[in-house]
Amino acid sequence: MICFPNAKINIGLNVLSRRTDGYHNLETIFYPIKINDALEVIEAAEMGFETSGIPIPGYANENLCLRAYELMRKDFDLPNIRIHLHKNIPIGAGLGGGSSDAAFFIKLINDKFGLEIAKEQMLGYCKVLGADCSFFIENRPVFAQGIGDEFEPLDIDLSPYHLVLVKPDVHVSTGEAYRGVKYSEPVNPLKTLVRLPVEEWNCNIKNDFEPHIFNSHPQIRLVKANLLEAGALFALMSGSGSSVFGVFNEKPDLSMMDESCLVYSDI
Ligand SMILES: C[C@@](CO)(OP(=O)(O)O)[C@H](O)COP(=O)(O)OP(=O)(O)OC[C@H]1O[C@@H](n2ccc(N)nc2=O)[C@H](O)[C@@H]1O
Ligand SMILES: Nc1ncnc2c1ncn2[C@@H]1O[C@H](COP(=O)(O)OP(=O)(O)O)[C@@H](O)[C@H]1O
Repeated sequence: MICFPNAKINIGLNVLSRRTDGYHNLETIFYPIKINDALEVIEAAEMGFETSGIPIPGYANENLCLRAYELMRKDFDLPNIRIHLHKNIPIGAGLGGGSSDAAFFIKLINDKFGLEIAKEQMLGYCKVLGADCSFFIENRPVFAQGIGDEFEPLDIDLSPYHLVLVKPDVHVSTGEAYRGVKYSEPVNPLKTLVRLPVEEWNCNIKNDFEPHIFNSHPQIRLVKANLLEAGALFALMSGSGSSVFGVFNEKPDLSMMDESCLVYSDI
C-alpha cells in the first residue's frame, strides 16, 4: 500500500512563551501544500527500511516512520514490514516533512491492517513523535496553539493565488530556530490578522523566527526580498526555515533567484 505525505507551510508564527518542559507555546496557521513524499509498506519476512530521493540526515533506525511502528507495535500485534520512503520534501526547510511521513505512516498502517484506530489514539502517537506531527492526521488548514498541537479548523483557501516556495541551499534545524527566538505576546492575534485581505498580510503577519534566522543565514533574507520584488502580495519564511513562500496574483518571473535555490510553483 502506498501514500503520498505532503508538506505544510506556516502562515504566520508567533512564539508566545517558553514552557517549563523546554518547549514553547506558539500560535500559527498550518496550511497543507502540494509537495509530496511517497511512502510504501509491504508485508515481509523481516523488517526493512529503505529510502531514495533526497538523503535523510541521521540514522535510518531513528526515522520517524520506524519510531511510529515501534509505538504501534506496543498496542497491536503487527507483522514485519518493508518500508520504502521516497524523499522529495526538502529537509530542514520548515515544511514538516518528517512529521508528515510519520502521520501518514500511522494512517497507512491503520488502513493496511484494518486496525480501526480512533483519531484520538493516532493523535496520541503523533504527540510522542513531534510537535507538528498531529496536524497531518486531518491535514487541513488550521489555527494551531499550544506547542503546535491544539487545532481549530480555519476556513482559508489560497487556491485562487499562485503559491510559490523557494528553498535556498541552507539547512535550519528546529532546535536552532527555537534557541535564538525572542518571544512575546502579539498585539493582534493571528486569528484576527488572517482575516485581512492578503495584500495587507505583509505589514501584519510575521514569523518570529525570521529576525535571527535571517541574521545567521542572509541567503534566506535575500530569497524573501526576491519574492517581494517579483510581485508577491505576501512572502514569509515557513516555520523554522529555510524555505520561504510567496503568494502571487499571477505566475511570477523568478529568474533572479540564485541557481542554488529550489523553486516549487503552484503548490
Ligand atoms: C517550528 C515548527 C513550526 O511549525 O515546525 P518546522 O518549521 O520545524 O517544521 C514546529 O514548531 C516544530 O515542530 P517539530 O519539528 O514537530 O518539533 P519537535 O521535533 O517536537 O521538537 C524539536 C525541538 O524544537 C523545540 N520546540 C518544538 C516545538 C515547540 N512548540 N517548542 C519548541 O521549543 C524543542 O527544543 C524540541 O526539542
Ligand atoms: N521521514 C523523515 N523525513 C525527514 N526527516 C526525518 C525523517 N525522520 C526523521 N527525520 C529527521 O528529522 C529532521 C527534521 O526533518 P524535517 O521534518 O524534514 O524538517 P523540518 O523540521 O524543517 O520540517 C531531519 O534532519 C532528520 O534527521
